[in-house]
Amino acid sequence: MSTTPPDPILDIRGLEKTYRNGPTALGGVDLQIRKGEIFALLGPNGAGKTTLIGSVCGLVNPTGGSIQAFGLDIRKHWREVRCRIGLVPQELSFDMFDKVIRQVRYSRGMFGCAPDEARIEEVLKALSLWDKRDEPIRKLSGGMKRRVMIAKALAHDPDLLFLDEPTAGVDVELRRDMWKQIEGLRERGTTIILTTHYIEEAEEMADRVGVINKGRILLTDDKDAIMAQLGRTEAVFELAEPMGEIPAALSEYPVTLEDEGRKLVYRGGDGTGTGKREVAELAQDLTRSGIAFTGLDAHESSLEEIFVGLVEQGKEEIAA
Ligand SMILES: Nc1ncnc2c1ncn2[C@@H]1O[C@H](COP(=O)(O)OP(=O)(O)OP(=O)(O)O)[C@@H](O)[C@H]1O
Repeated sequence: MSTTPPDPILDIRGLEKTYRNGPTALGGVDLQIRKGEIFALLGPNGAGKTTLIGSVCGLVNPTGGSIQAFGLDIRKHWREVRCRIGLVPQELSFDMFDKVIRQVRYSRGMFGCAPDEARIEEVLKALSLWDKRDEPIRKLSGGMKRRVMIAKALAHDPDLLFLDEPTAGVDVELRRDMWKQIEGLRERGTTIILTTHYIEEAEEMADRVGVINKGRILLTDDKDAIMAQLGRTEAVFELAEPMGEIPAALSEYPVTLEDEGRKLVYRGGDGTGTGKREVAELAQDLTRSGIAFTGLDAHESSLEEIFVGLVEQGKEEIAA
């Protein structure tokens, strides 16, 4: 399952990175990102997400493969490419004693861009930091500090923005607020690649999702397509009396008997609500057929289950 966007803004082919005296962090990654999308890269600890981002942002030196951004080879055209890319790293990194506005201005200069007070004002206002512009960073709350990190990454108006774990360790309210900020960036045309451990984040925000594990991309696809293909409904009916076999009246349903006939399990649907409807019909048919049940537990498989399933499947393939 993979979708290759036409004319990608970022085109990564066969990317490899083996750290000196270290592991193979990337084992041949192919990834294409389309202009204007939010792409979520999901993977467990040590999967290679930060190494992948670092390779595009010039912080990691790949040992193989190629990267083109905006149609340019990043090694040959580093200066041109660099000023069009922004990165919000995982770790907070700035001079805590400096004022917000000075750090954001400084960051713009780091990318070789001429001073532009109007742009700095725009960024600070968009991130609700304008009132805090003269505060020393150390006085800000954790959430505000993270916003300053985003402001720094946006000061030079990048076309492609990387957010490495943008909401790691922040509370739910702040996470939702960050999602809004990120959505606002997309509306202004910025292409966004974010890494996350939070499946909910990918589910909420991303247009496409990629799953990476052990330096290999296991899957990339439209989020909705993944949900439609794999987002199944599972419903377990606890039967009042164990059943020997599935009655003919129910033969049309994707059901099986488990736990020595004590449970009737439905697994079906396509993530678009059909599963829930069918479970409701099944419940009615059970009642009509005089089959009593004492409990019903139904849920739709989330991206989280799909993700865990893929990682587990990958482990088995590697072991085989
Ligand atoms: N500078 C380095 N030197 C040696 N090994 C490294 C270095 N940086 C990362 N690694 C290793 O490379 C692998 C991939 O790490 P990476 O940080 O890219 O993963 P990640 O998916 O970002 O993980 P996390 O979600 O924990 O940040 C890991 O095994 C890690 O220990």
